[in-house]
Amino acid sequence: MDEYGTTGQHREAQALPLTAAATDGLATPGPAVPQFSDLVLRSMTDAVLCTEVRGVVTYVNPAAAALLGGAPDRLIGTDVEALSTLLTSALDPMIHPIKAVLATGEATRVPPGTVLVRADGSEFVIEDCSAPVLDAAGALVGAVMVFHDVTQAHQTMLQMTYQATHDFLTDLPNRALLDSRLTHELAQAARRGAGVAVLYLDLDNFKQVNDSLGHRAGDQLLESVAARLRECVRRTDTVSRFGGDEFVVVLTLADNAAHMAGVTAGKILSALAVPHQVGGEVLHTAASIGISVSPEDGSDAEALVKNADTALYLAKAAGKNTFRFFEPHMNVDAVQRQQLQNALRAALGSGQLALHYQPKFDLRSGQLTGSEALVRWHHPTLGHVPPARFIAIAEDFGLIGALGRWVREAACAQMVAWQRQGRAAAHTAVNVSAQELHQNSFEADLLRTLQETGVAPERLQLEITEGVLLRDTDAALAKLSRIRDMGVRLAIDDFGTGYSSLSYLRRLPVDTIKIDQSFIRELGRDNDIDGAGAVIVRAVIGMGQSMGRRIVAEGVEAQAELDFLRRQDCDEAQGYWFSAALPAAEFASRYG
Ligand SMILES: Nc1nc2c(ncn2[C@@H]2O[C@@H]3COP(=O)(O)O[C@H]4[C@@H](O)[C@H](n5cnc6c(=O)[nH]c(N)nc65)O[C@@H]4COP(=O)(O)O[C@H]3[C@H]2O)c(=O)[nH]1
Repeated sequence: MDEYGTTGQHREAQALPLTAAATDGLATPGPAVPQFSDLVLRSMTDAVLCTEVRGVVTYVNPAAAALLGGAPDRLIGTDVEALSTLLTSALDPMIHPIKAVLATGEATRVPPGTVLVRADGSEFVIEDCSAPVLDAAGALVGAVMVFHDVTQAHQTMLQMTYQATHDFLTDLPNRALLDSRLTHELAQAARRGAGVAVLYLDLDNFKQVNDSLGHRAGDQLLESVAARLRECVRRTDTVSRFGGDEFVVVLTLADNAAHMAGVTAGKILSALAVPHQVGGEVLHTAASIGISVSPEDGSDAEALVKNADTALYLAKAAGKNTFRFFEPHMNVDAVQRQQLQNALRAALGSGQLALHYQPKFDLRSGQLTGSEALVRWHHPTLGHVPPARFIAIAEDFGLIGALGRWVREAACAQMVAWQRQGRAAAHTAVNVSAQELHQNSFEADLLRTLQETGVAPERLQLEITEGVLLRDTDAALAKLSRIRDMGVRLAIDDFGTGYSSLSYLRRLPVDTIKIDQSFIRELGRDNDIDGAGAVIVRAVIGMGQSMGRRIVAEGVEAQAELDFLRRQDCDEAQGYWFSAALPAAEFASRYG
């Protein structure tokens, strides 16, 4: 026997016809050819191992000896199973391929990821094909195994698979892996009669963190959220990140699935409410969660995720920092919202939008002081869509920036047109939504509109709802001060609904306070001067004027309301009593 175990016994085995392992000279007996085969076998990087019919090793080439970790003479004559164990990719023991070939007489290949554990315990991932060896009469006399080490390639493949299925920032499974795990969980749960819950979570103030503190802080907040989510669920549940500030959690629940999903959602909201340490700062965050539960809300991954997303929208609409379960009627709403969003996107560039102007009057002189521009959308098939509906859609779907810009440009262009027609240079007020004001580009956009249209800044007024100002106070105040410094006038809209304190009001760089129309409504037609509405209206007028602000009452509908406001020395008013908002041409012909 030489160093590689090429004994006479082996030469005998080589001389046997091989049906599947090779087609070279090994199959052909003759003195010159085995020598050539031997040369080939010795120089091959593939490992080759032959056994006789019971599985005792009769030949190993140098590559096989190296891979199995032993001198060939120690390997020859040993049962093949004593040299190594083979495990599946899940690391379960599997039948040795040589033994499988000898049992069935059929050639075989091991599945990808098969691990070969050699006698000293070291492991390799191998690719292998094994085939029977037959004698001239076709009888099974042994088996041959050709295999090689693919550990490196396998690890690269595993790494690539990991990267393709995990979020790089939080290391959580991504959408693709969540889909596949959810599909798997649903199949398992259906067999056991268990439920699967999908929790779709979205942070309520993430954009503000990103905008005000930068992306690095945003990333750290997401990492902190991911860690808290992991702590709230069992190891068998899946927490995934869908991108941005959206996370999806899959819970497998034995019984009372909906109840348990609600309990977990509550736990998550409490965990996320604990302040996060981000860089040197303490950040507060809250989340909204939509929940769907199988089988009631869907039996496949796509339906459950979609329905949880729909419920999430409802949770956000309910005031955020809360959770909502999916209900079938929600779908109709979601579809309508989606359609409206598409239609609004198209409307922005197609002339379906218009501004109507509601006049405002000085209550002492009766003179027109200006107008409030209110956006109108007439859709060819949907008809008139109320602004309260489509502005919320624009905010939710990221269209509010474009819509607000359009409104300001149209209002400024109209002021220029009226001025050219020789009309009085009254001011025009436009509404600014919370989200617009928080956008980084807001100030630059505003300045550009003023410069491009040539409108004097003092003629434009921005109406900002009180609630918007209360949130994110310092940043909002600084931004408003800069806008005020440009010369643009500012008004607090819907005043009285946001619980502003007096000292806060004093800090606000606004010229005008608009009393919310709900208080005007409460004045009552009977002019109850001691009613709640009257008390508030009197207080706002007195307080506002003492701070040098101009007070405008909105939503005046009745003579009695107007009389009361005049008696309280309110500065200005607008409302249906004077006129509803009118198309530009009509406004000009009435008040020009
Ligand atoms: N009951 C009653 N209502 C009166 C009376 N006088 C005026 N109104 C209505 O009250 C709303 C006043 O506007 P808002 O408080 O800023 O409330 C506005 C504002 O928050 C928003 N909005 C309208 N246009 C725009 C816009 O261009 N941009 C933004 N961001 N929001 C807008 O939509 C809301 C609703 O707008 P509209 O439907 O046009 O409704 C307008 C107006 O038509 C009255 O005497 N009685």
